[in-house]
Amino acid sequence: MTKLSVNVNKIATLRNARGGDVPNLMKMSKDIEKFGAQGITIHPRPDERHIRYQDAHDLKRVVTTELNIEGNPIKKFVDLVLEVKPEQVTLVPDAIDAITSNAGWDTIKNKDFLKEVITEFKRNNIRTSIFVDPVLKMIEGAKETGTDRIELYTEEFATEYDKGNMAAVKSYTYAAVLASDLDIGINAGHDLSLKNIRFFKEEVPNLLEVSIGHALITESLYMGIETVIKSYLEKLS
Ligand SMILES: CC(=O)[C@@H](O)[C@H](O)COP(=O)(O)O
Ligand SMILES: NCC(=O)COP(=O)(O)O
Repeated sequence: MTKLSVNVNKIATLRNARGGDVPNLMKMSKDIEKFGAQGITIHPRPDERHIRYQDAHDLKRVVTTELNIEGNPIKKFVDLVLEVKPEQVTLVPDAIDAITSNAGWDTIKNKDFLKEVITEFKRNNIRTSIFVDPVLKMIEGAKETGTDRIELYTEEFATEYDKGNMAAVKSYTYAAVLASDLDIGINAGHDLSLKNIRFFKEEVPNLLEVSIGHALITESLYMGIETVIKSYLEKLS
């Protein structure tokens, strides 16, 4: 079985737009778990434009499945994760001003750095995952860092799938086979959606977890908007 961890960044984006507490991130995260999701993912960025560092502390108190915190392991982030102690940390090499994550780690160039950070998280009983492109030498490099898992960066797959290029999944299949041979657990995420998730799951062996946010929240708007408009019309009639 592949677990679904819902990324709630976009719920925080909506909340922050008005400066108040609507929608309430804690309530929505608890409801998301109640509806069956097996994890909650957050990606606090240094400017706190969506998830705030305080949200990580608050979520740790309410999440009963697994909390996965993603981010670039700058000191502020490492300190936060060590304080909160989520079940999983996912290291992502994103630039401070990145709109969203846009690359996987070069696990060869960053081997010593990753090894050091991963050792510290594992010493604190936090499972580690590192964001990587589906490139075999990067998977081999990941093994050298001692990480428990990798998260395959799926944006390219999603873009190509939309164009009808199904073969784009092949590099992910090969990466997953190699990771399994090396005894590394496999997660995946970025731009996965209701359109592409079944195919990806069928083609990529031993997929332990997917984290999905942007598409899932957008799909929720579409799949829920009819009910909400009808409720308004009923109250206004
Ligand atoms: C690590 C990753 O793949 C990202 O998708 C990220 O978690 C999303 O971050 P934003 O919500 O800031 O785009
Ligand atoms: N790790 C990927 C993630 O949490 C969500 O990415 P996206 O679905 O918002 O693209």
